[in-house]
Amino acid sequence: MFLLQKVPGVEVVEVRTKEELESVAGLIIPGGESTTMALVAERWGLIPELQAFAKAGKPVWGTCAGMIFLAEAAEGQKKGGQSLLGGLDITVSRNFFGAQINSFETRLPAPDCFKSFGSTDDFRAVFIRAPAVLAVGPEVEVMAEYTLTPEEKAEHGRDKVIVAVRKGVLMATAFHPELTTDLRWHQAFVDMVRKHSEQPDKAPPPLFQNLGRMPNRPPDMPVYGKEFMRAEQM
Ligand SMILES: NC(=O)CC[C@H](N)C(=O)O
Repeated sequence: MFLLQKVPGVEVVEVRTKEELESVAGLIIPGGESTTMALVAERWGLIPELQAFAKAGKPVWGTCAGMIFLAEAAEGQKKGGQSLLGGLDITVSRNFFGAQINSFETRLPAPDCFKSFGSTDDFRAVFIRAPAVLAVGPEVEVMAEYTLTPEEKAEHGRDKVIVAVRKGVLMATAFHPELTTDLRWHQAFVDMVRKHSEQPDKAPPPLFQNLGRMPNRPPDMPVYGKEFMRAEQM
């Protein structure tokens, strides 16, 4: 969000009410804690409004807890379950990578659509008590996958999990692109907003037109120290 705020032509609004939701052409549901987010959205009567938002063809990007919120099904929910917005035909495991202490970062291959942004370099993926996608429905585009370490393979009995997906107006990432200065994920979302906008005057322009190409990007801040990096994957 803070990166988007700096982009000319992109107006960033914090959405807490129905009126604020109606005023935007696209919505980012950030990370945090999906159970709490669901409770707050329920208390404010926003669940049906949020569901209607995506149904109306307005793009939504969920990161981490936001990804869980958009999923049709979630494993590892708290007792009593939690409301999900749903809409995205995926099954997620809520804390697939473990507790907060198991947070980590790594580099992952860029999805094909990044080619048009001038760089297919790997991207830096920061996972904070992150979920993973265990299964996707037909027509869900897999944008990024993570190869498990030998220990994780032994624990989960699988080689890979999906960590970024897109279908129609919905995109979800298990990691946090807002913590790096790699704007390609933001670009992918802004492109979706432009493509699907019913309010063309509010659709933001392409980022790279305003910010220059990837080589000019500002340096990244460290998020996790070496002890948190998946050494075999860096
Ligand atoms: N960084 C995050 O958003 C963590 C999400 C957390 N796993 C949850 O259940 O909500």
